Formats: sequence, structure tokens, C-alpha cells
Amino acid sequence: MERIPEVRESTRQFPIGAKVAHTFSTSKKEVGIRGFRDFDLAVPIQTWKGKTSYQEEEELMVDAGTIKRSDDSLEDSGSTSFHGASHPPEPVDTDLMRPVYVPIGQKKGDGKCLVKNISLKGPFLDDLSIRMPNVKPSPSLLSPAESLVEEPNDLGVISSPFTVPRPSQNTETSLLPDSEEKECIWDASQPPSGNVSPLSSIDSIGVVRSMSIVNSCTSTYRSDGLMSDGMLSVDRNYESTKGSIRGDSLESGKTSLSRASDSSGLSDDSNWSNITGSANKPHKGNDPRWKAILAIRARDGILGMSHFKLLKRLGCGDIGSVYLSELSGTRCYFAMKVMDKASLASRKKLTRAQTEREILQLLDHPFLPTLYTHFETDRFSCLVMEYCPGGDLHTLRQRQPGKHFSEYAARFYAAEVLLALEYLHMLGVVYRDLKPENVLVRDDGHIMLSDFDLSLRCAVSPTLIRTSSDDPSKRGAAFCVQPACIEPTTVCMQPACFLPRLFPQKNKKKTPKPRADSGFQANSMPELVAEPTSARSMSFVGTHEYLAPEIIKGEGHGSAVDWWTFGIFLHELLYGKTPFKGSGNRATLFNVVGQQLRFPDSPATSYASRDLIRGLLVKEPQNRLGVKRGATEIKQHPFFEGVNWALIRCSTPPEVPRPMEPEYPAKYGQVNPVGVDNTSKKVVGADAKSGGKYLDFEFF
Ligand SMILES: Nc1ncnc2c1ncn2[C@@H]1O[C@H](COP(=O)(O)OP(=O)(O)OP(=O)(O)O)[C@@H](O)[C@H]1O
Repeated sequence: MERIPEVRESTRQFPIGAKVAHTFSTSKKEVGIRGFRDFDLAVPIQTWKGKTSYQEEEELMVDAGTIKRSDDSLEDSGSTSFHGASHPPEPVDTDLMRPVYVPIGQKKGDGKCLVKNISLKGPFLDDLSIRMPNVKPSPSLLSPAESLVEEPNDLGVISSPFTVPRPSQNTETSLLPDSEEKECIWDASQPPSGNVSPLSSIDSIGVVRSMSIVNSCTSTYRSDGLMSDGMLSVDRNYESTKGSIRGDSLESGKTSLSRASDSSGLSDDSNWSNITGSANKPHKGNDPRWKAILAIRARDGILGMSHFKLLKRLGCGDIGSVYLSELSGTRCYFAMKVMDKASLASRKKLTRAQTEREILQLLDHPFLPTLYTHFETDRFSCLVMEYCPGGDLHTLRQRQPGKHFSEYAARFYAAEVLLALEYLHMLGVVYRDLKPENVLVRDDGHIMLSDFDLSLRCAVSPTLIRTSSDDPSKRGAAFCVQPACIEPTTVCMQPACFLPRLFPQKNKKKTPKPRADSGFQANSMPELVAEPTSARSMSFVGTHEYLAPEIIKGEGHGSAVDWWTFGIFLHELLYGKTPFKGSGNRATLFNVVGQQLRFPDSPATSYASRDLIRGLLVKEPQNRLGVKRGATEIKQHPFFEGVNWALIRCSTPPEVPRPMEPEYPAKYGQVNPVGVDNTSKKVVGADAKSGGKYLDFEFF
């Protein structure tokens, strides 16, 4: 059983002006804070409050053990400045996610140290001791060995003194300015390439440590093969301000949060939209919306705001608002996500927006959104996507008797989501934000997984595993060995849809065997394993009730988080609630990490469904169902027995939304984002907000 983490009752906060101790004790043990000299410092200075967005950075100074505001003088050559809280520290509260703000930086030429970023660490005692291997103290503070390290420049910013372990896997570098902060991912199966800073190491307690530094990260390779460090991350806006209430339920409004890195600039590749054709989406060839887009493009050259009528706001997310829009005169409807570029920049959400766009560009799958075009105006960045009139699964669930889906419906939606996740993993995309709110229902009742701004892009090497009955070692490689999901009486067999002719089912009820033994059924079936199992991120990303334990614990996470969230998702569909929800976010996170999974007494569910959820909600990611062979092994679970994976898109969904009303414009009028005249493509002034033919509304 897992240890229930202790609360850091004795964590101190340091108000401005306070003297900062070099060490302090906790209820568990003394945690070393070796002081500013080494920049080996963990200073909790600010309590994070649930929905607070820290947008305006304000420098706080740590000066010889004293925290000051940035407007105080920085004369002392030993001073360290760091971006800290945006307002004075508040009294200590009991919020679980109290961050430990860690200044990191480097000495400037004048002896001052500008620290660019801070990191929010997890809630546990171990997080208090944070090694800061990236930081280059002043020569006078260095040991002789450390003095050999290359000197920092004197620009006052970290220029990139550290080595990205696997640059080829950092997929976010292409369009961003050098000074961007980026999430750094790495392949945990490989030692880092290039020069690792001699200062890189794991801390004394062996806890994964990572810091966000401008455009760089550092890594440590542990002898057990796990990367212990290497993260580019800072986002104090890590809880989105969305939190909207959907449906009538108290548990609605799950909020995505992100401590992943954000950037301060977005590339303007406005040409991109107009080279996006069906060429990279071969399955869209017969789509009338593609044809309409292409026809306009052939006629007018490029597509822009003036080609669309915005009819209705569908919703508002953390990085933009989504509008139902019509490609004028075509009766083709789209969902247009409109993002205010200045707002993105000021809120450091540009990287998220860019990630989402890049991922959308990749997709061509029936259960994932089609990005029809993208364009930029002076003020806005717009993504034109497929419109889903059926709302989201959260709302749909609220309408079900007992506010939960039948097992039949849950299986259907879960199966489609599973295929979407499988496809994403094949593309090297870890989705990270699965929840019913993000599963939209198309006009035909099939699903569409939406919202990729929290996703992680990483490298993946799809592998075709050919097993052979006469090669036991290879045979084993294709088997799903997930003891955690297997109870003594359980058999994980190939579902019927995988067995026609090829693999006759063998008395599975009479002779239950562990799944490892049942793997013989696949003894000649080639299997594609396309799971980005080695990618690791240190970001704190997701939605409280859906966060995987490894994310909460800050251990580094990879694609297994999607299988965890898939388990929570299935639980919510079947029972109408998530399994670890507590009285607040703090309690929820504790439950996720430490509480055993227990199923509600009602509604009654099948053993197979519970077994699957149990297998997915294994706290240790390495033992979780799906982690070895991805969706393939989940598809083979008995819960999905009978699912015809290849033809599921042709099956009849549990519910089909009412047909779309044809006269949207008449009903809704035409609406327009504030400041945009989509007939002239000009940004118009404040006058345009009042009156006129457009309805105006705010963005965020
Ligand atoms: N393709 C679509 N069709 C119909 N409605 C959509 C579509 N895409 C988004 N929406 C609606 O717009 C809302 C905002 O979506 P958006 O993806 O911007 O943010 P989000 O899902 O709320 O999350 P986040 O804050 O993480 O971006 C959604 O909640 C959904 O109701």
C-alpha cells in the first residue's frame, strides 16, 4: 500500500522582509536548504490560491537572506533576484499545492544574480530539498572544481548554459524565439546526449528535480535508467481561469491546470493556414467542408476572418473562445477557436496555443478534430475546426438517468476515446487532459476528442512486434503482463473481434489463466506497438480529479498518464463521479496518491469494467495497464469484448444529437469578437463595441 504523504505542516513562508533561514525542520526530517551561496535554495514565499492567475511578474529579491520587493535596491553583490509572487505573500494556509518557489539563475557581470524562473513543486516533504544544478554561482562561491564550469554571460538572463538531453525530441523549438521557455522532454530509456552540466546531479535524497530555465534544461541520468531531471517549466498560471460550470452538477467545471512552460512569443506563420489542404488529411477528401474551403481558397487566394460569419459563442477555454461559424454562403459550419494574441503573450500561453495548433495540423482521424484552416488577423489567431453539435460527454452524462451512462454507452464512448488516444500516441502525442468535458459529440453521435493545449509532443518509435510460436522469448514480448489488473479468477483474453478464424477461443471461462499465459493467442499476430513509453515530462498538467499520481508526485510522467486518465474517465462514465474526488483539490490530490481504489456500491457494474478500471488505475505507472503495449493491451481487455474496432465508426452510437438547425444566422444573429470587423479584417476601436450590426462580447 502506498504511503500517504504527510502534509508539510511546518513549511514556512517567508514574507517580504523576512530573514530566510538556511535550514529548517519539518515534521519528518530536517530539510537542507543550503542557502543562497549555492543557489541550492527552496524558499516557499507564496501560497498558491486555487484560481489565482499570476500574470504579472514582479521580481522579489533575496538579499542576504532577506526577501525584498524588486523595487528595493539590489546593491548587494550577493543578491539574488527572482520572479516570485505577483503580490505580497499571504498567510500560510493549508492548501496542498503550496508551491516552493525556487530562484534559479546566474551571476551577472556586476555580481548580481538575475533569476528567471521559479518552479512550483509538489506537495510533499521531499520536494523541499531542491538541488539547483543549473545555476552558476559567482566564482567566489564556487568550489575549485565548480570554478571550471563555463562562466555565465552578463546579460542578466540565462543564455542557455545547459544541455538539452535529446534535442531532437524537443518538438517545441522550431518556431519560438530563443528566449522562450519550453517544456523539455526526454527519452528516459536513453542517457542524455551532449554535455551535461558538471553541476547536474540529483539531489541528496534522490528526488527528481527539474527547473525551468530559458530555452534550456538540464538532465541527470540515474543509474537505474530513469532520467531524474530535465525540465523546462514555469507557469504560475498553472490553474486555468476557466473553471466554468457545466451542467447542473457540483462536480462539474473540472479545471485543467498546467505548470508546463509557456512562451512569450508566437511565431506568425500565417501562411501555414493556406497551405493546409486535404493533402495531409487523406481521409477528408470527400468532406464537403473541405471542398467549400478549397473552393473559397481557389477563388480568393487566402482565407480570413471576412470569409466567416461568427454565429454563436460555443464556449470559452483558457486560451481562447470557440465560436460556431459559417463559411459565408456555404452552409458549412465550423467551430472557430479565436485567440487574442496579445492576451496569449501577456499570459504566457503562446506555447500552449502553438502546441495545440501543431497537433491539430497532424490529425486525420475520425475521432479527432479536423483543422480546416488557420489564419491570423492583426489581433487574433484563429483555428477553424470541425463543429460538434452534440455538446460534450460531461453534459450528456448529466442528462442520463442517475447521471451515469449505461455500460453499453460507456463502452462505446470509451472505445472511441481509446482509438483516439492510440492514434495520438502513435503520433507521439500524450494527450494529458482526458475528461468528459473534452470529449465532444459529433452530429452523428460519434465522439471527437478536443483540446490539445496541454498535450505533450514527443518522439515515438512504432514497433511491429512479430511473435512466433517457436520463439518463446519474442512471444513474451507481445504479451500483456499486467498482474495488477488481474485478479485470480480473471482471464484477459483476446476479444472476440480479434479472433475470427485466426485464434479460436479456448474455454476461457473454464480454464482461467493469467494473462501472461493467455498471450499464446497472439502467437502469430503482428502487433504494432506505438507507445511513446520513454518520453518524460515534469510538467504539472491536467485536471485535479484526473491527475495521475506520478504527476502529483513530480516524478516525471509519460504516456502512461493517458491510461490513468482513461481509467478515471471510464469510472466517471459508469458511476457518474471520479474515484478520488475529495472535499477540495487538496484532498483530491491526496486521495489520488494514497487512497485505495474502491468502487461505489451502485450502480451495479460488470466485473470486467471494474477489472479494467483497476488495471488502469494502478498507481505505479510501470505496472499500469497500457504502459507496455499501449492501447493494444487495453483493447484486448474483456470489457471491450465484442467491440469491432475496425468498424466502430460505422456502428450506431448510443445517442445521436438532434439535427442542426439550418438557420443559425437568423436565430443567433451574427456575432463578432470584440474589436474585429470581419468584413474589413481591420481591428476596430472601442466604438465598435457598442451597437452596430455585431453582437460584442468579451474574450477571456
Ligand atoms: N469543435 C467544437 N465543436 C463544438 N464545440 C466546441 C468545439 N471545440 C470547443 N467547443 C466548445 O468550446 C469550449 C471551449 O473549448 P476550448 O477547447 O477552447 O477550451 P476548453 O476545452 O474549455 O479547455 P482549455 O481551457 O484547456 O482550452 C468547449 O468547452 C466546448 O464546449
